[in-house]
Amino acid sequence: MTTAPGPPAPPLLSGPLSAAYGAAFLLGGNRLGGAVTRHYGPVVSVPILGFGTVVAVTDPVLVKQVLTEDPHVLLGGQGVGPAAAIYGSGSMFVQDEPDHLRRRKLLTPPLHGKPLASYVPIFEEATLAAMATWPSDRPFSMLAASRAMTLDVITRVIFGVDDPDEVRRLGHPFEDLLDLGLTEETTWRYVLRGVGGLRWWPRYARISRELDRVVLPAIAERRTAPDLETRTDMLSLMLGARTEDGEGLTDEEVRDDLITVMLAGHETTATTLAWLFDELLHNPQALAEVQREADEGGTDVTHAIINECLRLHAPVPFTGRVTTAAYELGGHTLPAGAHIVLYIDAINKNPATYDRPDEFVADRFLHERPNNFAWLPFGGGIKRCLGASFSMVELTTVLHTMLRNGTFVAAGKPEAPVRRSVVVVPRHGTRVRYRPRKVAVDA
Ligand code: HEM
Repeated sequence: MTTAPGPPAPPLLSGPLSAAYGAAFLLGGNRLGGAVTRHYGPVVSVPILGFGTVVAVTDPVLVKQVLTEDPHVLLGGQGVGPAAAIYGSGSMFVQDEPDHLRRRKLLTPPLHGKPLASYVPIFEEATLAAMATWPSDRPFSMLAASRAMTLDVITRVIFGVDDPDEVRRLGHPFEDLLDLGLTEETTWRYVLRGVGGLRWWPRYARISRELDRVVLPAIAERRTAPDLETRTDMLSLMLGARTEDGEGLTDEEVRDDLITVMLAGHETTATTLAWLFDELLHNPQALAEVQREADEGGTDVTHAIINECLRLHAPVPFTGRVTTAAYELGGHTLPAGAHIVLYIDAINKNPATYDRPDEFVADRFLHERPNNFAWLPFGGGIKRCLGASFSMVELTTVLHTMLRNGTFVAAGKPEAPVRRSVVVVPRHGTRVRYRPRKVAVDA
């Protein structure tokens, strides 16, 4: 067994080099990461300031090994540890076992099955309400429009409210927190956490207080609502959820899970919608086929196109796991405490897996389901995105509603990706022109 290959890291220079490699990644983003993994092979070790040994993995066989490993051997919560800076250390996302799984089980039902089906009218209403505010025949940013819309959707779904003022009041502090999470300040503060980067952070403390002021009374009020048992919003379902031992979630756990779902589900879906429009408005045939499904029914083509878009433009370019002891991977021995990075962007574009890996191929997934270890926009294993089905239903419904009620044309060239903190978005936000669509009414 050997240590994994990677850029030079002599012990005497490890401090400055780890800072330089971290800065290079922040500036060079996925393009640089992709080049490094192609150069050194499927397991690459790089020291990064604030993280220690980071080992990037791109080969599907090794991805499978990592994702199906015992969660006590490879820690998922610690692997996505940086998220704690914004999600808070009480979020299920950054917990390890057994706490993570207990919380995950309670959060699963509200995001699947009947509750998910009951959210579809909300997705439609929110889309139509948003469209009514868009300028006709003037370019605007689909990313900005989608963000406002997906915030509206997730706030309505979580709290079960539809009064616009109430939706705004409840959604506002979450939006502030997300905006903060998308700044580079958050990345730097996490890197500098060892010297107090996260301890004194007035802006975070202010937003957190505001969140508590809005969310904790909403939880307390809902607990005593006479119709709690029959309500289908996510908050009510979370309050009613019980483990096999009959245990429920505390108010603080509910608060933390609400933050997790709001933040995990809002920006990622908005970004995907913007990328979808970027691809569709530059691929007339694909657009015509999705339009046909929007008008006549069916989802096969739309789902295939969303899957391909998520492959090419995964909003979250990586996720991670942390080794608890020396760990063997791909013929190399990783030290305890190593951060294994599943390099989603490089895995999704691995030329050994995909023909024309950097091209949008609309029918790539039309007759073949994506492979769980070679298509990773939602991560995988015991931490696979809990909102994957939710976002597929939301994206399909929103896209079809938009195409049924509007015509869209590109107001710019195909977009280049740019990283905003942990999310990769279209550089100019996907500029589009929109016109309300006049649908022929039967005589
Ligand atoms: C296109 C949209 C989305 C993408 C690309 C995405 C991506 C991801 C990724 C990469 C992870 C980490 C998985 C891992 O480490 O293996 C994750 C976790 C998670 N996502 Fe999503 N997500 C999306 C939408 C949503 C939505 C809509 C929700 C909720 C409504 C949601 C809730 C969650 C939760 C709760 C987790 C934590 C799961 C756990 O730790 O067990 N996500 N997501």
